[in-house]
Amino acid sequence: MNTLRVTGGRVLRPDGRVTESDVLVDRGAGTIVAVGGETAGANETAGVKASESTDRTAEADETLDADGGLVIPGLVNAHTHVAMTLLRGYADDKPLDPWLREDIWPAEAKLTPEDIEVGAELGVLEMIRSGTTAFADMYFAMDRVADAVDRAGVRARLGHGVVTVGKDAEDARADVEESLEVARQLDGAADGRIRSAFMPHSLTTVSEEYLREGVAEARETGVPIHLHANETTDEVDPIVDERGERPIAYAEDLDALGPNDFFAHGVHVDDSEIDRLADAGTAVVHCPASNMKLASGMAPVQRLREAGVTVALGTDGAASNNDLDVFDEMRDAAMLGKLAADDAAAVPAEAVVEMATAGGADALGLPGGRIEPGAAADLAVVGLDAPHLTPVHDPISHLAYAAHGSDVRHTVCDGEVLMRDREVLTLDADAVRERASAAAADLVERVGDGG
Ligand SMILES: CSC[C@H]1O[C@@H](n2cnc3c(O)ncnc32)[C@H](O)[C@@H]1O
Ligand SMILES: [Zn+2]
Repeated sequence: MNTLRVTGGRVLRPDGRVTESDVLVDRGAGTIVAVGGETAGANETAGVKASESTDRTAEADETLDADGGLVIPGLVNAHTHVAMTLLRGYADDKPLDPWLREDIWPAEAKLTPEDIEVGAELGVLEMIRSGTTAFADMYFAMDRVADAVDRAGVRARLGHGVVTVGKDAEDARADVEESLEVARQLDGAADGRIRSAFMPHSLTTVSEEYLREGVAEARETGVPIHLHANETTDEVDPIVDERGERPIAYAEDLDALGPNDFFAHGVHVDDSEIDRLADAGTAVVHCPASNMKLASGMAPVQRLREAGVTVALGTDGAASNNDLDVFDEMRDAAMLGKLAADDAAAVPAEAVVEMATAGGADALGLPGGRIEPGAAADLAVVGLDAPHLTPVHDPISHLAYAAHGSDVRHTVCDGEVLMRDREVLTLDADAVRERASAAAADLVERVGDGG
């Protein structure tokens, strides 16, 4: 077996315990074979003895020093538009609708597939540097996003975002078909690290006939559905006015509310909708920074979790956040969750850490999210020796309230070291930054020219 040993750290276990353990990884299989003395049954027959995993001096093909650090599951960014890094800081301080219509959509109309690939590389670079190993992405030119994911070594669930409003029937149908075709083409790419989904933008930007057709085909194809739902009252009210039912009931009526589906935002959901989501097993991706910046509202995260809904965390795009650091999302989710519930005990540190790890992996239906024998070897090592993390009364508190993405020392996905001692090994960080700056400058010029 070709092994990687993460040595000398404390490990965040799925039950919330923190133990002083080494983590032994099978690099070929991309899985964790042992955590301290604990091995998966199958791994013992594959030749991993308990002594091999507990002996901190035992040889491994590669080692990662986690001394003084905390080994955590790789973080999951469960909703983003990764290439929007090119539009970071391009348009701020507006609510969703005018922001999209006046600024973002006109700029996106000028994006080339090359721009999207460069923007995706920049976003993935930022995510690896902040300990994120998996993400969900809704955008255009998804083959280019997939190329960036493949090269960088992370995992992703990818889909082409469909918008049909304002399009004639031919263009609208072509957009739906493209989303389904992209889902079929990309599922299983990058040695299985890429999975796909059918991704209508929202229940208001895709009209009913196309939603019905697309969802039915997605069900036949067996890919999940991901869309923006209940983000603003401007989006909820027209559905209620026109249909006499709330958006989540409409989604159910469309057969778009299934156990593998995951909806972004879920800000303006009432109790009946929370119950529907819980009964259906549909996950909600909470995007607190985007919701605050666009003044969309406060999602009822505590109530969603109490009802049994799987809640994950997402940054949304870098133009409404304005970074892709899931540590920020953990802190924002905890803070905003307390405000929304008017209760300082609501959405505690353990909850947001769970949402950013196991909750994210479960919502996306991707491996990872837990450090345990048999699980995917997706992990990050967070240094705990910085002044802002001293003293360490409770490492989980630090993850939620004090740590930043820049505290991540190493990042591993699928058993491959993607970042060692803050050097990203799979991407050339300087070249990516240069290409992205140039592409963003050209884009802004094209938008200004109208050309
Ligand atoms: C059709 S591809 C995805 C589409 O979504 C836009 N977008 C970015 N952030 C948000 C948001 O918070 N709500 C709704 N839509 C958003 C993005 O710019 C793309 O056009
Ligand atoms: Zn979004």
